[in-house]
Amino acid sequence: MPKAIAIGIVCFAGKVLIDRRPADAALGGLWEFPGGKILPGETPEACVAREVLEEVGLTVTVGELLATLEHDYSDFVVRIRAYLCHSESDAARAIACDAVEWVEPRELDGYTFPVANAPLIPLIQQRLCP
Ligand SMILES: Nc1nc2c([nH]c(=O)n2[C@H]2C[C@H](O)[C@@H](COP(=O)(O)OP(=O)(O)OP(=O)(O)O)O2)c(=O)[nH]1
Ligand SMILES: [Mg+2]
Repeated sequence: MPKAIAIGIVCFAGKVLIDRRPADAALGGLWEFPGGKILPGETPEACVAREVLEEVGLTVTVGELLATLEHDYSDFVVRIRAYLCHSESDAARAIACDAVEWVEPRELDGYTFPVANAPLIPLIQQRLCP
């Protein structure tokens, strides 16, 4: 059974929010989109809203599903649902991560993400700056 994960592609003023995973966590030090494990009985959309609030302190509107990614990390498999989200503020804080940054979609190429995210980056770029 894959681990069911939901993440938010949080947009504000044409930029996208990324955060850096804690150094001591799995995939530590890599950049990611805020999100995490879907709890029993939780919808993916509710998971995204909860995780974004817990990890970076932003209340967001969860929009459309942009992509579903599956990846085998060899010790476990993830199925990641990535939702476009809208924020009314850029006041993100590094609560459950090491750092947060707002970046232009084209700048995402300069950050190292978990390998599962590879197909997602061009989709975000096409979608947010066609
Ligand atoms: N949040 C997030 N997780 C990602 C991304 N890419 C990727 O491969 N993952 C993987 C890493 C983890 O195995 C899993 C998400 O788990 P997580 O560590 O964020 O889970 P969580 O927030 O529920 O935290 P915890 O309960 O494990 O402390 O998905 C991404 O862009 N964002
Ligand atoms: Mg997380």
